[in-house]
Order: sequence, then structure tokens, then C-alpha cells
Amino acid sequence: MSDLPGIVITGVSGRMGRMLVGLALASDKLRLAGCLERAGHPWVGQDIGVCLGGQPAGVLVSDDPVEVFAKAQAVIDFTAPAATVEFAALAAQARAVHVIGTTGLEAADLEKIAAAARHATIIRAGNMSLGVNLLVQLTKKVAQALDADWDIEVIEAHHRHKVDAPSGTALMLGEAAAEGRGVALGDVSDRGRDGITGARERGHIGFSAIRGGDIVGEHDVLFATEGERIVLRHLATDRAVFARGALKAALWGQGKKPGEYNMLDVLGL
Ligand SMILES: NC(=O)C1=CN([C@@H]2O[C@H](COP(=O)(O)OP(=O)(O)OC[C@H]3O[C@@H](n4cnc5c(N)ncnc54)[C@H](O)[C@@H]3O)[C@@H](O)[C@H]2O)C=CC1
Ligand SMILES: O=C(O)C1=N[C@H](C(=O)O)C[C@H](O)C1
Repeated sequence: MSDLPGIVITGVSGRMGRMLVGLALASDKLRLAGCLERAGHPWVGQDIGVCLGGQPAGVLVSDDPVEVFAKAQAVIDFTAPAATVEFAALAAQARAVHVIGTTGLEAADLEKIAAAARHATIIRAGNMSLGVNLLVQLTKKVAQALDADWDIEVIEAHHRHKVDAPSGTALMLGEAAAEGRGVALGDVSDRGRDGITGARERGHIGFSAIRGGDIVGEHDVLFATEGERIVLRHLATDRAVFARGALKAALWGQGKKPGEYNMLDVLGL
């Protein structure tokens, strides 16, 4: 067996799971050590290469996280909040780096993840692409430079299957804008406007979500004032940008002290 870091991928039949497996199998920096799907999924017990329509890869899909995490130096996890919270505790027990891409996590979920990060290295980001993480830094800088005469709106668009809104990326961008302005996002956030909402409040940060077709992920941060507007935009056209970031994070996390990190740490931004 090679001594490359062993990576376990969760949710392997999902949109991100398939992309991650393809890149992991092609990588010369890490090896695919395990694949996980939910109990009852038809892929469980099958070879992942065959499930994806190719040659056998020698890795069977499991539904037992304890068994597969025991083989892992890192777990890459793009699933759903309840699964991710469970995996955070199990990955910590297995001393594996946990890379979390799952979005839609509530405050109670984040607390459990923070508890796991006392004993384990966790890297979590609502978006793992280089472009979005640069956009986060640009958003903070622009928000720092402008006063509250400039209204800030975050507009995101995703495919019809996405279950959470605003997107994890939109929330990262909103947090960056709030930080740049020196306010807490929770105090100024406007979400889901509908009906007679009243005029826009000065200093608030608004969120709008579009869902349709196969849109991979699009984010605008709009700064609008009397007579002029600035739009910072990121368009993802291929999920490989998220998957490449996650694989990079899994390697970066090897040997790091326990704690919760993000993609700004990984990318050195
Ligand atoms: N941080 C980032 O860069 C990105 C984050 N995401 C997020 O990743 C998550 C997944 O996105 P998609 O792949 O599009 O969703 P998907 O619905 O296509 O895939 C999720 C997969 O997780 C599996 N799963 C659910 N519970 C499980 C469990 N207990 N054990 C094992 N497998 C389980 C499902 O069966 C499914 O195959 C979402 O929260 C999404 O917002 C997506 C793209 C990029
Ligand atoms: O669900 C998705 O697809 C995506 N989710 C992430 C998010 O919530 O921001 C990242 C990316 O935009 C794709």
C-alpha cells in the first residue's frame, strides 16, 4: 500500500461526492482510502469505480462511518448538516482531519463542530474555491472603505436541487461585509423580503436567492448608493473548483494542531 495520505469521501453518489472521487482517483498526492454513503443506498457494498461507470477502483462503498474513518488521514464531507455533525465527532475519534463543505449548518450544529475541533483538525468553508475566497477578502476591503450610505446586497443563484438559502457562500460574503463595516451580521441581516416590507434600513445587509436549472453557483456583492454602484461577482461553472479546494485542504491539514480552520488559512489569503 502507498504511504500517501488516505482520504475518505462521504456522500459519494452526490454531485460533489462524484467530483471528489474522480479527482482523488486521479491524484498522485493522496489515495482514496474509503467511500461512504447513507445506509440503504444502492451503491453500498459496490466498487466505487463501477458505480461511476468505469473500471473497478478496489474501494467498496460503505455505510459504516466508524469502519471507513479508521482508514483515513482525512475525511472530506459534502453531505447534509445532521450527517456532518455526526461525522465531526467520529472523525475526531479516528484522529482524521475533517474537511467540511456542507452548508445549511445551524448555530447548534456549529457548536457541536466547535466541540469536536477541540480534539481534531477541522477545516470548514461554505465555499472551497480560490475565487470565492479572494472575493471574501475583496468584499471586506470594499465594505471597509465605504460608509453606510452604500447599501450592501448579496445575491446568489444555484441549481434547482439546492436545499438551503442563503447559500453558505452568501453568508461568508455577508460576514465579510459586516466585518469590514465593523458590525455583527446578525444585527443587520435582511433575509427573505416579501410583501409590504417598508423602506430599506440604512446599514442593513440584504440577501436574495435564485434557484433554477443546473446553475453551479453564482454570487454578486452589490454596493449601491445614489448615482453609482459597484458589483463584485464570482461565477462557478464547474464543481471541480470546490473539489480541488477540498483536496488541497485535506493535505494542508495533515499535522496541523487541533482547531477549526477555514479556506483563507489553507490558501494563505
Ligand atoms: N463548500 C463548498 O465549496 C460547497 C459546498 N456544497 C455543499 O455540499 C453539500 C452537498 O452538496 P451536493 O453534493 O450538491 O448534494 P447532493 O445531495 O448531491 O449530495 C449529498 C450526498 O450526501 C449523501 N448523504 C446524506 N446523508 C448521509 C449520511 N448520513 N451518510 C453518508 N452519506 C450521506 C446523500 O446520499 C448524497 O449522496 C451541500 O450542503 C452543499 O451546499 C456544495 C458545493 C460546494
Ligand atoms: O449547493 C451547492 O451547489 C453549492 N453550495 C455552496 C454554497 O451554499 O454556497 C457552494 C457553491 O455555491 C455550490
